[in-house]
Amino acid sequence: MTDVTETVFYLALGSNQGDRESHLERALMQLHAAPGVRLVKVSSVYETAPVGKTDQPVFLNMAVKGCTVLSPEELLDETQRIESEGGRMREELWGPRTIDLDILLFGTERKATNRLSIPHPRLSERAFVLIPLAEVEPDLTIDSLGSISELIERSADKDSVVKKSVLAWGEELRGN
Ligand SMILES: Nc1ncnc2c1ncn2[C@@H]1O[C@H](COP(=O)(O)OP(=O)(O)OP(=O)(O)O)[C@@H](O)[C@H]1O
Ligand SMILES: Nc1nc2c(c(=O)[nH]1)N=C(CO)CN2
Repeated sequence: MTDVTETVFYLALGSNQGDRESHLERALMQLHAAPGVRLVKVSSVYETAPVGKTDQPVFLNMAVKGCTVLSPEELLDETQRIESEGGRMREELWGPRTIDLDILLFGTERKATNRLSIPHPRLSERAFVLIPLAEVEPDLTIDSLGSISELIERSADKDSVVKKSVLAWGEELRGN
């Protein structure tokens, strides 16, 4: 039997256009169905005020933990395919989107190429990413950046991240 090593990864998901919960749910199902990818744990859904470009609708955000035999670039191929199939248009930096999937962490990988930076460059400053991530991995420490609870404490948007709901689809993965 071939020994296939899996790597743990964490993704952030966001939506602020159309039926936001359906976009998140569909993306989760597609991720779970992607060859070589399995989801291990999903967070609740949080309603969050837009950061960066503030004159746009409020977001729903969540985070997932998964395992994969894919490389980081192959995982990005999958997340970008899911974004395209979810009707995502790449129109405006930080602008509204039906579905956005960002790779936050991928094992111990550190890289910064034109196509992919890991850890995600803005991970440590965004409460809309950190608070859902802390729900799936409360004891996470992000290299030199610090513990996830310290990062949340320092983040400017922590008071505008409000737990809203739990997706029916992810329920069975929540207690893992
Ligand atoms: N860790 C990563 N996860 C996802 N995309 C990444 C990552 N690192 C670099 N990218 C690149 O970033 C590009 C732009 O991504 P995207 O349009 O989702 O940005 P954004 O969501 O508007 O902004 P932000 O990156 O601040 O969340 C993608 O085409 C992708 O190649
Ligand atoms: N609250 C919130 N703000 C954002 C988000 C997001 O997902 N949630 N995504 C952005 C670009 O990735 C820019 N600003």
